[in-house]
Amino acid sequence: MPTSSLVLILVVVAVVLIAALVTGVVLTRRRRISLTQKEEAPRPGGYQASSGISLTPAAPDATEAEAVAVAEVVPVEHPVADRTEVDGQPGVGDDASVPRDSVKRGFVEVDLPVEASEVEEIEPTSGRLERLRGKLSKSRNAFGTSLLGLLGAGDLDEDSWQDVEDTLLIADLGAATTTEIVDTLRSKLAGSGVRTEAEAQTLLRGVLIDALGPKMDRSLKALPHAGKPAVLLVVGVNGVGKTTTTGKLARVLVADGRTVLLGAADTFRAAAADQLETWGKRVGAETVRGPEGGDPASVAFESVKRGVDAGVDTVLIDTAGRLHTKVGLMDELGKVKRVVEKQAVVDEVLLVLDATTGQNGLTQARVFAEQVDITGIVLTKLDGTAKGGIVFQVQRELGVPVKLVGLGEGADHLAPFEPGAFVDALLG
Ligand SMILES: Nc1nc2c(ncn2[C@@H]2O[C@H](COP(=O)(O)OP(=O)(O)OP(=O)(O)O)[C@@H](O)[C@H]2O)c(=O)[nH]1
Repeated sequence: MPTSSLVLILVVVAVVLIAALVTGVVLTRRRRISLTQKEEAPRPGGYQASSGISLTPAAPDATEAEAVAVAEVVPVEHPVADRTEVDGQPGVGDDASVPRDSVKRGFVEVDLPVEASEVEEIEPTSGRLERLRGKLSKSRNAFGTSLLGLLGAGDLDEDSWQDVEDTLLIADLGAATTTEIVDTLRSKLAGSGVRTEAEAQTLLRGVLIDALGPKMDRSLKALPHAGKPAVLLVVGVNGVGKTTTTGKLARVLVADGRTVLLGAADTFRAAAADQLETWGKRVGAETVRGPEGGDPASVAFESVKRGVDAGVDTVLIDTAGRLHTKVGLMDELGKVKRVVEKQAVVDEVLLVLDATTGQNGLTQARVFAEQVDITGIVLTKLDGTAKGGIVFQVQRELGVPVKLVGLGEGADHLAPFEPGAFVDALLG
């Protein structure tokens, strides 16, 4: 082989070797792990999941907080004697047994989750009166059907007008409302040419709705304000349906996304507190109760205090069923209200009346109205009576709107009172 060829081969081999050496050095540098400290983002109070859900721990009490804080700052000592290595350097398996840089985790007591209560599904509140209109069938038969029959017959003689009047009185509309409605009907029918039942229905519908004060404010003042819960007192005599109404009302509020606390201020009947507590459990609401025979005002006070502390939206207080003849008990209702007012505004005093008791219910209403400012009426058991006309009379007597009606024993058989829907149910 000529010398020039040998030199050329040696040069090529040298170039290849140099190239391989340079590439090796570069790759080794690139693969080296960078051990610079990663800048930690400031940590918020709790763990931030990437989805943006903030999972914060419940605030521990003072002792637990101190224990956790101490556990986190005291470095763990690992005496040389305990170490698997002898020269202060890491040994095989050392990290696996006692991580050198870890902090010792203390024992922290945590609350066990509260036993899951079976919170029920609640029927939507809108359109309830329409859905429950069948429950007013007794009143419809006695009131709507016969009235429409009379008016649709055409020109009415005096006897027919007397029948219209009797029908209204039997349905419990009361003398004053009956006279007013008959007078209005007579003047509107005169010369109006009403000949059919459908025409009579349209006319009657308008007159009845007008008599129900459609412009009255029937909203329930049950939302929190000024950082405090709304407070509602539920009052009425024994057995009218106060506890049931309070329970049904809690469901209405919970269905609307509100948090509710129930106060069992009916300390005269032990079963009333149990009954209320059961209603509460069904919607996941707490019930504050006192000893049997205890001071109702004190339970009411505690309920509102607890409601304020717990930050609930609404406190519903079920008061004792008291007889209006027992003056002492009526005084106590005033005391309940005054005591509650030391902590929060009483937003509503709802008087519960049993629609089946007729004139007696009205007498009760007058006595209650004298004692406390009633802001709304709940007329219960309208499903069990043909005397739905009591709604007209009660409102007229007290000048207070009927805000809710009870239409059955079912948990969701409480409907907002709407004059139009109510009249349609009576006439439809
Ligand atoms: N049919 C029907 N029954 C109702 C209605 N509201 C309540 N009731 C029933 O009336 C009865 C008495 O109801 P309660 O809620 O215990 O009455 P209360 O006023 O709290 O009675 P006290 O605690 O004794 O003062 C119960 O059987 C209820 O189921 C309603 O709208 N319709």
